[in-house]
Amino acid sequence: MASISKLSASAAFASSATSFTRSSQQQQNQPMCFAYPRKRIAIFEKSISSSKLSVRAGQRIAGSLIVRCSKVDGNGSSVKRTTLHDLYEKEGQSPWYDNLCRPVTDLIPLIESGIFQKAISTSSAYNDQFKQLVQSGVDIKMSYWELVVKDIQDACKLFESIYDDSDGGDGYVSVEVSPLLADDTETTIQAAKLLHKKVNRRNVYIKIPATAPCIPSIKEVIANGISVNVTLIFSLARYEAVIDAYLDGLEASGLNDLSRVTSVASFFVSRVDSLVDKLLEKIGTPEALDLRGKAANAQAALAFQLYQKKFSGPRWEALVKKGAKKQRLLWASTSVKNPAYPDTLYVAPLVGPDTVSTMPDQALLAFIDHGTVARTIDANVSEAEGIYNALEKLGIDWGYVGSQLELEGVDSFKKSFNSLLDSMQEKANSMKLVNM
Ligand SMILES: O=C[C@H](O)COP(=O)(O)O
Repeated sequence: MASISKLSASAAFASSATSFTRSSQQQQNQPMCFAYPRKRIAIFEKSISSSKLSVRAGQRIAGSLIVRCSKVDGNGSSVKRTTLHDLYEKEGQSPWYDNLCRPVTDLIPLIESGIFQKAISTSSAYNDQFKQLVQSGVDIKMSYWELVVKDIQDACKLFESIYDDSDGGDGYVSVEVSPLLADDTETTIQAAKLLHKKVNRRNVYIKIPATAPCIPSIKEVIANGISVNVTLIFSLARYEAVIDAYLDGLEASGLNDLSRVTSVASFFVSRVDSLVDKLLEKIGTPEALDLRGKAANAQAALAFQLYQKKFSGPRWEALVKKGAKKQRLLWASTSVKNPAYPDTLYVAPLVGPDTVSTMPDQALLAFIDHGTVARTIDANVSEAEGIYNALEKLGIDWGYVGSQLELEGVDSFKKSFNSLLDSMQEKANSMKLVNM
């Protein structure tokens, strides 16, 4: 059996998601979001290596922060509101900012004001801790974990009041098990447990990919009372399996109070269009070309229908009696990849209650600037069904789309992770030379 330290060293970190709330009795809170995605690992890598490392396509390590900002100041006067406030207050959707940094306190302006400010530190934030670790003989993988766990714990602390104010509804920080374990059910379970134990915070989400081998892991981890952010969901079929794993896990948990075991299901959006558009261009008929840019949101709208169906009825009601909370749908991959499309394409049409919208800088700025807030996710379900079916009729195989995107997603996670470890090794080597 792998030792705990070996296992945790090999189970890579991934990301962190948090949600916040300011706890002032005089102020009402509103969420606004942060996440901890693709750029995060690049920032991490840049800081570690202090050489010029660019963000590589597909590089990401996700997670998120949700921030509640005040609606009124202490005197009751209005402070500047953004569309993000409306999103949360009027439509019940939590916006998350898809980025994270060290020190996490750089995020405070965003939390406090709800206004996006460029305040992310990218310089040498990790150097001191990393140097200490290297000098005390800690190996690279374990050093990585130490750095990551510190970020997660710091962010958890920052977001703790949101977690408390929302009665455990928001204020989470996510950290992902190693992407290298995506095809290993049992090791993923062990890694998730170890990670949960190491972070040791109430408001941490352990991220687990929705690969077929990890579906049983999700059930088992939930059954152990650990909250999970299920990531890399690209298809309706897999999404249903994810919901079932959550329900199975809750039922198997043996807990009398299920209210502290929560989950989000991270459903990826824009990447679906990136792939389906290519397939449609190959088909090339006017009908096919006309469907470009429509697949992702159509599938997402149907995912929301599935969510509503699965979280209702006798099975769900029995769990509700024990305090169970719905596994919220989280829209991931919301930045527009095709510049010809509107820059809020994967945010504005996906607004709905009890959901989360993660937004990286581009989507966040666009949505604050000119986003519109209205319940759109189920405004036209029959149109979404029509698009989904029309695509299938044209030869788009939704099974292929889901599995191909999953393959690419897991692969890019692995590459990012290995690349980061290489950078850390280089940095460690240079430090040792300097120290000799
Ligand atoms: O959480 C995941 C990210 O939102 C993925 O975004 P991306 O498809 O733009 O890399």
